[in-house]
Amino acid sequence: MLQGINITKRFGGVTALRNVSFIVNAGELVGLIGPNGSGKSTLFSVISGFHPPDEGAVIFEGRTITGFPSHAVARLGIARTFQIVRPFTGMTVIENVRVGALYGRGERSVATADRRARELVEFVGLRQRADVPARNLTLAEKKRLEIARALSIQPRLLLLDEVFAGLNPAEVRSAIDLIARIRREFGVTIIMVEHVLKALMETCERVIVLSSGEKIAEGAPAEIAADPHVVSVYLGKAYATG
Ligand SMILES: Nc1ncnc2c1ncn2[C@@H]1O[C@H](COP(=O)(O)OP(=O)(O)OP(=O)(O)O)[C@@H](O)[C@H]1O
Repeated sequence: MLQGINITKRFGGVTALRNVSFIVNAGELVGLIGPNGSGKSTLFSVISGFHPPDEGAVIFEGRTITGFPSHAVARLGIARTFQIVRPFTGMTVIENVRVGALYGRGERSVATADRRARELVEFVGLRQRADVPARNLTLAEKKRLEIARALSIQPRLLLLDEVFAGLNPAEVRSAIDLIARIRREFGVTIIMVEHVLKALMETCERVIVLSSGEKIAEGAPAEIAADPHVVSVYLGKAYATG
């Protein structure tokens, strides 16, 4: 479904990604991990068209989308959430999701977009909060809103950036359940960046590890957890600090 070929991205003197190649198959849930600053968010930005790569290519469902602007990538069916959630804070929950439904691949009529937005708000568990301004939501609720907004464009590929960060254990558990329901009911392929490794390891089928902008490992969670290189650059420290 998605292929990255030799992707390099520089910001001034910083090489955020160096020659990164990967494949994601339809229906997979792939985790993307690595220390702070290893290039995970940058890779999401390159895939979703927020930053064109300096070198390399992104291929989505057989089409080269390298350098496409983010709205074009969204229309093709790739949605992303952001590590720092960014709803329209003055708009209510339902209004935020309706914008995505109108803007995305599908709905052209306001009535259909509204129906779709209400279904999604219900799906992510925010029905009671539908008419609350986004700025008044808790962090866990904002993350759910972010997911509903991403789903509102009817993506086939969903990029989730740290949806567990800052949540308490009960909220993480319920976010894991939500992701499982998203896969079941929407059949979307998911790539997720995560520092909450325990949750990631039990959710993903395959994990890609970045370190200093390079892909250093890739495999099943158990293989990754046992990889000495990964443990030395990341896992030892991450597990030690929880
Ligand atoms: N817009 C930007 N302008 C300049 N430098 C950037 C920009 N975005 C990222 N970088 C740099 O690129 C490198 C990779 O950053 P990135 O945010 O992709 O890492 P990350 O793995 O997502 O980190 P974290 O786990 O802390 O979110 C870092 O050195 C960062 O400072």
